[in-house]
Amino acid sequence: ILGGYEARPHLRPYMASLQLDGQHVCGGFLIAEQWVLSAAHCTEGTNGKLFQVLLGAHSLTEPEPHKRLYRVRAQIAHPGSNIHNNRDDLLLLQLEEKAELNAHVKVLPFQREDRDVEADTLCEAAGWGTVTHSGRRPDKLQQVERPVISRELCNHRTRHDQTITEKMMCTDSRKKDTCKGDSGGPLVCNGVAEGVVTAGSRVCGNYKKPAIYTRIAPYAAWIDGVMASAAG
Ligand SMILES: CC(C)CC(=O)Nc1cccc(-c2cccc(CN)c2)c1
Repeated sequence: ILGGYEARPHLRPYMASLQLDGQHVCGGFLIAEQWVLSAAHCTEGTNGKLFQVLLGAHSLTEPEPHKRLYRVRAQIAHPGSNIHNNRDDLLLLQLEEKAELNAHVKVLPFQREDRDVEADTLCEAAGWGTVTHSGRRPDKLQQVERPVISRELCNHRTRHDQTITEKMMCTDSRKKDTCKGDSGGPLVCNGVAEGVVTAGSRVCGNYKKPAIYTRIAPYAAWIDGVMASAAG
């Protein structure tokens, strides 16, 4: 997160850190006791290795009560996702077992009504992604508040030039922005997850390249279907 600040510990008990060999790679969030939603592009370069999912954390390194690393039973990328564009950039992770829910580990509801969030709505993104242009990684969860911008503005020739589909949304990226390692985290508007951070043009903090999110509502049926079909 660029231009943000340290989150109040455990005020976002749905936040997940997707890790490989103890290293934070991407964000994610708990959508059900045994399911985390993240971004498919986070699997880039992992050549099929499964993530481990850290729940209940504020610091990535310090011991904290209720902080726990879960193994992943299955990772399901949306069939339409690919590395060439940001389309269908969703990843479902089934945990090896149901997460133990408590004050520090909670499910975040996602939007099921397929209607655009109004431009200028203030939403929040959080993550352990880089906090400087030079790529410094934080130990503690960061957050930033960003206004939604219209798809029309986001699709302008000087911005993302007609690549933003009706299954994506954008927020202003002037100075304050999501960045590398924040992918997969939720965009929370009025307490509901409306989007999932995607990498877009992989630049951060440049107002000409607004932040892009996969809208969740259009994928509610896919998410429900995967969770139902894998139910133990
Ligand atoms: C395997 C993945 C971690 C590879 C990857 O995502 N790289 C990467 C590099 C630079 C910026 C970003 C990035 C992410 C989220 C939002 C934004 C822009 N708001 C940029 C993402």
